[in-house]
Amino acid sequence: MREVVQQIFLLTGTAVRASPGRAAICLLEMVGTLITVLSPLWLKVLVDGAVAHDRGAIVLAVVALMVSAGVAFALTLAGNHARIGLAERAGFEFDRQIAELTSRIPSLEHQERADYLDQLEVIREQRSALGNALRFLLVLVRSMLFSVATLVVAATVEPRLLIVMVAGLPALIGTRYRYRWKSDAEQASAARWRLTRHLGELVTSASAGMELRIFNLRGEIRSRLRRSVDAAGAPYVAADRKSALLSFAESAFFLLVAGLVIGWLVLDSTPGTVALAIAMLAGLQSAAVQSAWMAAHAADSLRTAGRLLWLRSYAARVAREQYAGTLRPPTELREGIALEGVSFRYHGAESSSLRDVSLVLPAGAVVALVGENGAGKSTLVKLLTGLYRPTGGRILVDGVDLTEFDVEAWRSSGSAAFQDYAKFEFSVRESVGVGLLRSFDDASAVRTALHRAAADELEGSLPAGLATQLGPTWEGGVDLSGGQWQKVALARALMRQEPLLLVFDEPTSALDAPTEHALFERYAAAARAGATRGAITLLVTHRFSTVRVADLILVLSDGEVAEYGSHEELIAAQGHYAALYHLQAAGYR
Ligand SMILES: Nc1ncnc2c1ncn2[C@@H]1O[C@H](COP(=O)(O)OP(=O)(O)OP(=O)(O)O)[C@@H](O)[C@H]1O
Repeated sequence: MREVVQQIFLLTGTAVRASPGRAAICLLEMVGTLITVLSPLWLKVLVDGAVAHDRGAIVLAVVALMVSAGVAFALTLAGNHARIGLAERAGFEFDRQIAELTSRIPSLEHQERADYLDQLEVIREQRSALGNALRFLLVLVRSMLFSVATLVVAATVEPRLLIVMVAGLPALIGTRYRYRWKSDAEQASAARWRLTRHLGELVTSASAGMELRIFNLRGEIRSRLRRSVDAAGAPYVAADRKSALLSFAESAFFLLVAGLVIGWLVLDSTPGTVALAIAMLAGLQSAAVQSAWMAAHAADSLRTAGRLLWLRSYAARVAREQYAGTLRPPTELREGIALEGVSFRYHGAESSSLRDVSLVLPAGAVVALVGENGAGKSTLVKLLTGLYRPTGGRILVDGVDLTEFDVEAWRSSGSAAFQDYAKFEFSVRESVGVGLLRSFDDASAVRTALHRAAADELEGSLPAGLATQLGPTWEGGVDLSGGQWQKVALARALMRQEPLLLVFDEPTSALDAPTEHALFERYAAAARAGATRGAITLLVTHRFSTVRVADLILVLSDGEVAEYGSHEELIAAQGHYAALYHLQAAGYR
């Protein structure tokens, strides 16, 4: 119950904040249209007046009926307009909240964990229910108030009409079942909708388009898409079918009881009372249908609000439990970064991706991180950049636990470039400039970063230089080659001139080996020149020609440290590294 109250507060509070004026008009409409509750009473006065030839009663009843219909009509018109505007504004506000909450969470877990992704998928799918929530709730309350008021009016005239209340009970009880069926269907469909969206992106995206054509996969993906849509819709169809059957049974019961009550009234009541009973029952019936509809929609909104509240509390929990640090990171490193028994296991994974890793990345060092695919290199990078917290052990920066630092400040003090870089489809200047927001618009800083990424020629090769829009789907936009996109991402990372921890997680895989080697040699030289601040450079690469530029080489194997030392030491040790090095060297000969 507490949760439902919180959900209602979230929905109504957000809608009222999004557009207070429109929310007030909607409320006025709801209260105003309640005057139509009295219509059956005026009808009774009219019929009894006509039977008794009472002209005064007839005029009074006709005027009252016209006034209440006119007021209700005017309010409904104003309300319709306000509701559409309110739904739009509240919808934007919820979209903003969802985007902000998702992007504010410092960890990556919610974007990689299947069950969290399913929750986010349902929120995304159902978010239109959030914008319309106030409308659903208001109409639901109005229909219920209308039903209660109708019964009160009727009871004052003819107590036997209260028996009709009994007829509404099954519908009330059925609402619980309908809610549960729909909620289960949403949960069961979430992963299937995600798959559908993924397949939809495959058939529409240009990058997948090449392989779909080369491998003649378009028919296969289309038929998977059809199956996936059917599978995703199936739980909803089943839930709707059960709900429809239940509604049919409820309506049949209502009509049966209502028919019996009217039959009883016909035996011993005035024509006016019978007219009142029929009008009231018709009103009740339509209020019941409307209530059922609105209850279903309001339930959708409440469930989605519940998921949004879950996202809020998840974000707060992550911030509280994993990212509560407030310390400013040091401006220079004296000792370096020490890993003490660091382990990490992804949620739901059968084994750990890192196991008991203990070593020191000394201040001022250039460290290369090598290992086979799946050895745990990127996972280690995620831990060092604070994207995940170790599930065991700790990471110390000059003796201070990494979790003690304010995570945003820690990330601002470093920089990173990844193999799976983001393609910011902005102008070239912005796409690079976002690496350092305060120099976002500084063309000369962007040119320096491009120079450091060995991409000086890029500006001259583009139609509008740094102002060129990236992304061929935008007006005047151009696409870049894989290597050029990587250089833009690299330049972005190099906007920060003196990062304390500079991570290159295979950001140059699209470049040829000599270019990568030359680049890293340059960074290593720059890092050594600036080593007075103790900055650490971490290079993740599969190319052993690049590895040689590092002071220290860390070899990971199946999540564990296999070897750690200088190139000369590891060659002399004749171990894993030496074997891989000689193998690649032989390949280049
Ligand atoms: N988000 C994730 N959820 C579950 N398991 C993951 C996730 N990311 C990586 N793993 C698993 O963790 C292990 C280490 O992966 P990681 O990406 O760190 O390897 P890597 O050394 O960087 O590999 P590569 O050289 O191919 O980039 C792998 O077994 C991988 O399947």
